[in-house]
Amino acid sequence: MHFMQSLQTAWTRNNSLVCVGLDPEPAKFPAHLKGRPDAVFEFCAAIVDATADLACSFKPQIAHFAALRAEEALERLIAHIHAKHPGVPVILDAKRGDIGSTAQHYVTEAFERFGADAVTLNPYLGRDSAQPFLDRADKGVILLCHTSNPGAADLQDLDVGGKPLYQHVARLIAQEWNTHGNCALVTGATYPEQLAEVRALIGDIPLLVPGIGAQGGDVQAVVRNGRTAAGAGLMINSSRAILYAGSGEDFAEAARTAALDLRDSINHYRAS
Ligand SMILES: O=c1ccn([C@@H]2O[C@H](COP(=O)(O)O)[C@@H](O)[C@H]2O)c(=O)[nH]1
Repeated sequence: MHFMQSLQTAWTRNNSLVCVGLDPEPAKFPAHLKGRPDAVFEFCAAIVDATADLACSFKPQIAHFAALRAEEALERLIAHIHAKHPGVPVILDAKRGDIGSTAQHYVTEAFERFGADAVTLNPYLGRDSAQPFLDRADKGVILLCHTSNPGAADLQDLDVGGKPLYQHVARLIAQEWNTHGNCALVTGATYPEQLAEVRALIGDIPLLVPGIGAQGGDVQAVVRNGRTAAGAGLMINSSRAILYAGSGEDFAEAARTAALDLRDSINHYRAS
């Protein structure tokens, strides 16, 4: 199924705008998993199985796996999600961006090697760097627009012809790059005013919103400023606050409770 169809289905079926982030950090794993040879896969698969019915998507961050030489575990994890929880799309958070010939290899990496349904991209190199991804109409292309980190304003808020750069990015992608309807944008939860500005510029294009939980973003402001008229259009990501909600043998149950609380909180504000 195409990414956008899977996302739409998962939003509805699971009544959820929660994107569960998969950022393994072995130092934070529960004691019974530490030192096990396949701990990264076992930890992440347990989180996935405990939260799949509460999520609209999963978002593994590739650096968390690559730094551990655990790319093979990531391949198996994504295959596990597709096999056990079909219909919940997987976003590979890789923030790729390079000249076209190299970008083609990143396409193969994300969609053939890892089997992801969508990938995050940095649009800074321009249209030709994104084109090999945009051409994959069946896959989601999620471009950084206004990120959640403290330094986001250094470049993204620069005045370019009377408008901040991130607004040019939003307009360009919505009006010119999204010819196959497979684009989404990243807008951080920690900048709710910019989130509202982006939503006003892009219509119903989905937004991936990191920055809830560990980074302190406000759920109510995100939902109020980012939802579409239909009350959806958001993939609100939480990684550490779900993954490490517990530290004992019941870590997956604790993660489920954290994901459930976030889903219910989001839905409370969706309805109001
Ligand atoms: O602007 C951005 C873009 C991506 N991220 C990624 O999202 C998660 C956030 O993790 P938390 O533990 O929920 O803070 C992480 O993988 C980042 O690399 C982001 O935070 N901001």
